[in-house]
Amino acid sequence: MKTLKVALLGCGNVGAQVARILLTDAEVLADRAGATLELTGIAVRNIGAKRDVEVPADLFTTDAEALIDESDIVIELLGGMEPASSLIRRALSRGASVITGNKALLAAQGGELNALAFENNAQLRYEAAVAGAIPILRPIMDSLSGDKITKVMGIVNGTTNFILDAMDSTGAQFDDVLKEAQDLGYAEADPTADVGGHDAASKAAILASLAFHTDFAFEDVHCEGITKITAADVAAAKDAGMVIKLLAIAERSEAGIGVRVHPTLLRRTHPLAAVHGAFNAVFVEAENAGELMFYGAGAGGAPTASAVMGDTVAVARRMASGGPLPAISAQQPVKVMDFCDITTSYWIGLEVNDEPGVLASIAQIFASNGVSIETLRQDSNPESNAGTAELLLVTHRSTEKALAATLAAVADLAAIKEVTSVLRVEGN
Ligand SMILES: NC(=O)C1=CN([C@@H]2O[C@H](COP(=O)(O)OP(=O)(O)OC[C@H]3O[C@@H](n4cnc5c(N)ncnc54)[C@H](O)[C@@H]3O)[C@@H](O)[C@H]2O)C=CC1
Ligand SMILES: N[C@@H](CC=O)C(=O)O
Ligand code: NA
Repeated sequence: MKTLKVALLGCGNVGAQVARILLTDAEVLADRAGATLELTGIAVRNIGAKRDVEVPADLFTTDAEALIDESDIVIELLGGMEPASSLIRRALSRGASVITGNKALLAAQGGELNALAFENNAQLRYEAAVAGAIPILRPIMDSLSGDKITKVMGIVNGTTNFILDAMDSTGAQFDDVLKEAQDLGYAEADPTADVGGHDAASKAAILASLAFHTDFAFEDVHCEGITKITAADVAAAKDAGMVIKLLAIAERSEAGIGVRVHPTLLRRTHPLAAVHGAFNAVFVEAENAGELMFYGAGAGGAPTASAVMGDTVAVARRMASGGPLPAISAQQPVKVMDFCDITTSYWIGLEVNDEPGVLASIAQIFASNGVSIETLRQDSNPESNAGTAELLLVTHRSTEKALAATLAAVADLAAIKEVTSVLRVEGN
């Protein structure tokens, strides 16, 4: 049986689990791949550091370049731009195949890296980069290649789902839950990538590129994180039978393709509302397949290592059997939609003076901007805030542009004390 030399770069949350699987499941992997996968070395920063798994000490090296130069397959699990980008380029340029979970790098340089792999008859795979263990990229690239995808919408960041879910179910404070997500190995090295929505935006760019056969970059994604979501927002949503989730949405319409990440209100009956903890789920809508949903562990060392190993076996199978690389589908030019043309429903909270005519003036502004109100609820405030009331409006679908004009005019009304929240609503 052929032996393929495997270099592992990084031995953190995911890398350590990949090392464990390569070492303990070697026989099974060889059967599946049709080749022996020999872990020849693990590039780390500090050889003596304490690890989560037991690995023979002689596998560790600080010389990643030398390791790559002796390898057939390189698994990059360092994270970040550099040296990950240079090391992946080095491997691909010498014809070695690369598996990575580095969504930030792929969202910045995916087009170039895919082209480099193709030029060198090498394979580049990254199932782990989006929604951890969930098989989502291969189904989009292979299983749905005979269909036309119209929308991809999902929970693709485990850390923020873990935080929002805990805030919803236990009323927990944001900071305490973030610390727990970090301890469990879900969060990025710098967790602002999670809570700021950037990790989800990188994944959205990768999903949109594959779903729409084009090349979306991180900058093409409108991105809002969850840092402004308060316990009061979560409680108000709960009171209205809804839940707040950070969604990544890529949608094709006549105006182009819009890709966005933002906190979104969902009715509790929506399937994505039932995604708890660090789990992820992705909805795909295609012209012929209709609606599909993919669900599972989106973060964590072992689940993510499962996706890495799936790619490794797939890459090794082709290396063992030979044969040309499958052609990549032609990249389509794409019109990226301006965010102001995106259409969705909105939930708007207003604190107003409780006096005659206020509702009429608000309704007049919504009507003159073409934004139709679906539901309206008014609650008088307690005595401590006497003379004021809380209004909660949910609109029918309208554009961001129309909504922004409406809100600007509403905020100017003398009777409006504060616009307390504006959230987008999906799944009506
Ligand atoms: N943790 C998770 O749930 C998931 C992680 N990923 C991605 O997988 C990759 C790895 O993630 P984690 O294992 O969680 O990160 P981590 O921070 O736990 O591990 C990265 C390891 O690489 C090492 N490293 C960094 N730069 C190095 C260098 N120049 N030379 C040698 N070692 C270096 C670090 O010391 C650390 O041990 C990242 O790209 C991440 O975005 C993808 C999906 C899920
Ligand atoms: N930090 C990420 C890890 C997986 O991609 C997350 O929380 O989902
Ligand atoms: Na995945």
